Amino acid sequence: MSLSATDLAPLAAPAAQRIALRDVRKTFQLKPGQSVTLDGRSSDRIPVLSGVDLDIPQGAFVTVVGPSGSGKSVLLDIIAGLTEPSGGTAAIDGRKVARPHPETAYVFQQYALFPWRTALQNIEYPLEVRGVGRAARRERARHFLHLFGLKGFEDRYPSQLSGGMQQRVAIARALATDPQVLLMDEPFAALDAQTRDILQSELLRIWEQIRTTVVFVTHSIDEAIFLADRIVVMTARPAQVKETIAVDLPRPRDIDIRNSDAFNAYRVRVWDALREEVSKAQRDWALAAAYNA
Ligand SMILES: Nc1ncnc2c1ncn2[C@@H]1O[C@H](COP(=O)(O)OP(=O)(O)OP(=O)(O)O)[C@@H](O)[C@H]1O
Repeated sequence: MSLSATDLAPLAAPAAQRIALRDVRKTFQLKPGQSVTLDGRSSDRIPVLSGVDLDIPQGAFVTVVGPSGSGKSVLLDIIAGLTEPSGGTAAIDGRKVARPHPETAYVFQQYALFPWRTALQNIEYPLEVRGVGRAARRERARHFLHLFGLKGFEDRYPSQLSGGMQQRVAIARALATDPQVLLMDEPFAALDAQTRDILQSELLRIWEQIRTTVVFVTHSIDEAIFLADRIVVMTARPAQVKETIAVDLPRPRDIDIRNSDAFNAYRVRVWDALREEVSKAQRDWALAAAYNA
């Protein structure tokens, strides 16, 4: 599928944005009666982030990996303005994030589509909210639907689409608003391996043309390497950035790049950074059990 620059013309002039996190901390106060055991002591507070510093330049594709429960989703929520940090600041374009921003789009693991709207109407929705006229929003929605290979599925409802198709609609909906920042929280985790591979390639193909800033959380080391300009490795909870690894693989990337020696070297490097943190998080399972009880 070929695209011209005008096909992907932004709705507004792009700003020189970047994401800056400074000493971002987050501690949750548990509900009355709930407690966790931390370092052998009972506590009604759970520290999740303990001073995250991170700079993400405009147009970068950053993936975030870290042990389960290390606060990756909480970090995205803070960048999205959905959760307030307990300390430190998150800023986009030098402006502190205080609430959800219309220029930031979020794609979740579960597709979060409106079941009563068709695929096309789902993609149209955020444009409708922004006051884009009916004809213009329909055209733009159709364009993004086609971009994700869903021509002919315009009038299908989410329940009539496979998981992979639903996630294509969700990403198309996010990108149709021309977001300055796209946050993706394990968007392909619920998909089968083949669909996941295809969607990674589709996402890259489209991102390479629009170059919006992406922060993508994943549990898959291969996915993290394949997509990223740089990989942020988080420590076990309470999390900080352990290491940032620049991925110097050529673009555009083909799925076969995973068989290369260079790719394998990144696999080893990322796992080296993660291994100790995963072990620490596993020792923390007692906490999870106590917390979930
Ligand atoms: N609203 C909340 N109240 C209390 N604790 C919370 C809240 N939201 C998240 N947490 C806790 O914060 C910790 C980090 O959660 P988060 O979902 O960000 O981890 P994660 O790294 O995304 O995990 P996973 O990789 O398993 O998805 C977890 O222990 C979770 O239980």
